[in-house]
Amino acid sequence: MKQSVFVITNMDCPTEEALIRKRLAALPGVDALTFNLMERRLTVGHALPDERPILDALREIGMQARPAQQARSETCSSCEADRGSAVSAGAWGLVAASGAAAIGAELLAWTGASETTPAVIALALLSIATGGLPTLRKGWIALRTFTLNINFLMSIAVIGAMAIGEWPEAAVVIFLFALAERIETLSLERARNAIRGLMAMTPDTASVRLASGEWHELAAAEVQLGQTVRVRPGERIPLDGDVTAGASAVNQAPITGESIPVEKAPGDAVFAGTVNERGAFEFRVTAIKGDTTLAHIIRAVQEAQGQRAPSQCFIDRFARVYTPAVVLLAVLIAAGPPLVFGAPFQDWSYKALVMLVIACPCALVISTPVTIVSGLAAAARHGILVKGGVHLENGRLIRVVALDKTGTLTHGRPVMTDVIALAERPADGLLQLAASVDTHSEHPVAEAIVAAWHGSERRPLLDVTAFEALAGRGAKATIDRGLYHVGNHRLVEELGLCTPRVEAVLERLEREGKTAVVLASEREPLCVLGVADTVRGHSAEAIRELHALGVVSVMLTGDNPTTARAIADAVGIDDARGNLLPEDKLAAIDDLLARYGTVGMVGDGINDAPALARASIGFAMGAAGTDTAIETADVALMDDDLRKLPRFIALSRRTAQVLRQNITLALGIKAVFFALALAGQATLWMAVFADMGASLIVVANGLRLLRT
Ligand SMILES: Nc1ncnc2c1ncn2[C@@H]1O[C@H](COP(=O)(O)OP(=O)(O)OP(=O)(O)O)[C@@H](O)[C@H]1O
Ligand SMILES: [Zn+2]
Repeated sequence: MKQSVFVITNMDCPTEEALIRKRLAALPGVDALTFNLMERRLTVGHALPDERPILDALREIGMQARPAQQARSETCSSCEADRGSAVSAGAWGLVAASGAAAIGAELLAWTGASETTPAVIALALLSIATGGLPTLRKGWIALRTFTLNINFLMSIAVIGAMAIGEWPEAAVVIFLFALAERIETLSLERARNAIRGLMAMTPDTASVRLASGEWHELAAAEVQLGQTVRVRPGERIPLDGDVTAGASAVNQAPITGESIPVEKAPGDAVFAGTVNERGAFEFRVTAIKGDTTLAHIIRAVQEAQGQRAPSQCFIDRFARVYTPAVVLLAVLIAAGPPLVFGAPFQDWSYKALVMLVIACPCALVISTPVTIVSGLAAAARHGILVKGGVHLENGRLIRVVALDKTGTLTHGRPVMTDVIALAERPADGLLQLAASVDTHSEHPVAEAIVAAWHGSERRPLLDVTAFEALAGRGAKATIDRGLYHVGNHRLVEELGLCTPRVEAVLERLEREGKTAVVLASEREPLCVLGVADTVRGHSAEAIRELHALGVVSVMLTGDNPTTARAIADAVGIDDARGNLLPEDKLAAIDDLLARYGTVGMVGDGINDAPALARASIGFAMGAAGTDTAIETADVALMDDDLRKLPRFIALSRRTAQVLRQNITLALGIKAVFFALALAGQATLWMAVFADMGASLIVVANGLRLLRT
């Protein structure tokens, strides 16, 4: 089974998708087809020896296809799709000529000449020749492949109009259709550019230090991991890396959507595509071209576009029934009244033609992808990476958000504040014991204890054996043949070592919003250690914004309930649940799912992966630089600003609103013209106008999201 990717420059519309599906389905060896209309890409899964037969089949149905070269490794794979896609001056010229001839024919007919005089017919034919040949050709292909599509309907309408002697009408129809198609191409182009704009080109070259110590300008693609790159003021950063020398402020908007410059000093991470504002610095490369955070984002956005959102599937199914039904209806209208009642054949044929034009579901079908892509692009611009149209569509349903405490609402970098000895031993020695046990743990509390022991200079730790982390509780280890535990209240209770004294101390610290843990030997508790984390600056505002949107907030934490409540009060959270083991967090999500239906869960994406996966939509915070978070979450917030969460929900609601407006508009306009056509009040060119007008309105409406 092989995968071949093709770039098809004239594949814009779902019309072409249907045509291609039909043709390739008939090709033996072809298995799976994945369309990305916005990128004009087709991925074919097949068992053929080469791509020849596929290319031939595509050419046969008038598709200009060529194989895409290793699309995945390119930073801007969509760029190659555009060459020659914008509407050329020549194409505009032809449309203008077609328009002039059509209007000439109408005027001539209107000023008294019969609609079938040679001059009118000549002008109409000229108009059709300049504006209509592509449509007629596509209509012919559709007929040959038995595909009902807009081109087929238009061709029938035009040929039908000529057959019943409505020459000027035929010309105007073809001209309007050609004009609208060009405009539609331009609109889609704008949606495409929006995505590309966010891919803000990374520089092609990088200034790299050679072994000799000299600086040399190398192609960015040739730079290896671990090499040192220099960035001057005002330059874009070519690759991801860690700053090794110098300092500067970097505008990270292309990644995080936040344009306030971020200070960078040695040890800090920098990202490809971001802009170095002031100073010069050097960094060690941590991701090669094609593997940078920006490249991951671009890939994720492209894949998101390729997936079908639920409303799109619905519309596709709808169109599959709707178009044939209308064609059947048109046939009945053309043939029925004249045959049954002897009504004038010409009148009813005309009505049927109008019906056929109205039948095109193009507006309906095109509106969804444009809207979704605009929404995805708008989100990405704000540093919100949405991993599929589904999540953008479903975000509006979120009624409750579960938030992790440590690292999400707080900075997750706690500092030790208290050591309270319970045994007759020097506090310093007790801290050394606790730090020795915790030195093998990666828990933030453990890191705070170890950091407190070391202080400003490194101090010796005791030899530790048999270290073991105890999930949701703490850790244990053997030191000098004694077994020591460091952990929370639950742990000391389970060990049977808790005392009223311990509880009193724990309670006092917890009420201050601190996390308190106990160091215990095999026989007794030795000391209580207090650790304080700080609340993130934007947390309270983000919670306020969520509540303003009518979304309930729930905090889930493994920390004790008193501390949880203290932090929850500081940020304004309604419901704080403490003492949760990882499996309790999953149960809490299930409970919320049962009560509210759609649940969002925010975490750092690494420790909380199971809960994030269980929630309807999982949000990973601070995703820049952590590929796992970008890959696993449904929505990745590129920095630590929790306000991106209400922003996402608001954007999702606006997207849903636009989708609804578009479907109503498209169907409404059709309905009106259907009624007019039946009443004999709608002319052919009005029908074309209505159809393409509807398409243009919904596309423009969808593009509006880009400005939010
Ligand atoms: N290595 C450790 N050293 C000391 N205490 C620990 C250690 N690991 C866990 N604990 C204690 O157990 C508690 C629960 O830990 P757990 O990892 O389940 O939650 P958490 O990560 O602290 O909180 P959150 O759920 O908000 O992220 C911690 O709050 C801490 O008091
Ligand atoms: Zn107790």
